[in-house]
Amino acid sequence: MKLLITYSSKTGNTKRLAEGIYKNIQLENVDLKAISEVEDLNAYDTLLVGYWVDKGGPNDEAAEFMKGIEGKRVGIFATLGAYPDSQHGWDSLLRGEDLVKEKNTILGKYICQGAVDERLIEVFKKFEPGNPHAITPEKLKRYEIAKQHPNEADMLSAAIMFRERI
Ligand SMILES: Cc1cc2nc3c(=O)[nH]c(=O)nc-3n(C[C@H](O)[C@H](O)[C@H](O)COP(=O)(O)O)c2cc1C
Repeated sequence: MKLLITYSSKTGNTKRLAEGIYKNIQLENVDLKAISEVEDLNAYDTLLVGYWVDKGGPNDEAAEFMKGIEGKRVGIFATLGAYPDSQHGWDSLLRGEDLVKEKNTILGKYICQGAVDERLIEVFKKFEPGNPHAITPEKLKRYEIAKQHPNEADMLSAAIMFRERI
């Protein structure tokens, strides 16, 4: 077994989750690389692929990469601003799984929150009340909670789940 943990990350959350999985998975023959650094998948039979949720699914770089994976054992991990146990969280993971499930064996999937870019929150604050993107007290609370993730517990949970299935 040779494992590649690879990820796409805009503001660092998914990168930190990937690094945490790498640190905690306690397996041999594991490489960690950003998707942009991956040149050849032939050396690997197992992949853990991470993305950040953009518009309810994998970000573009990760989606392109995932569409090209064939004949591997694949685990999926992701970070998002919404709550991971929401319908949106679940749908965001399923949209990632859909990109790889036909041509690969799915090992499992994991999603947790990640701090939302402050610049995006500032944009949301400019929307008028009633606009679907407008800020509400509930959303501000969710962004505050998101700031605490991914944390050590998230990283450990993901690593243990994948380790058991690899
Ligand atoms: C342009 C943009 C679009 C986003 N879209 C969503 C979304 O559709 N759903 C969601 O839950 N979070 C969304 N988020 C929040 C990110 O998925 C979240 O903060 C994630 O942890 C960022 O990961 P990164 O630091 O690895 O880039 C969005 C963030 C940005 C900047």
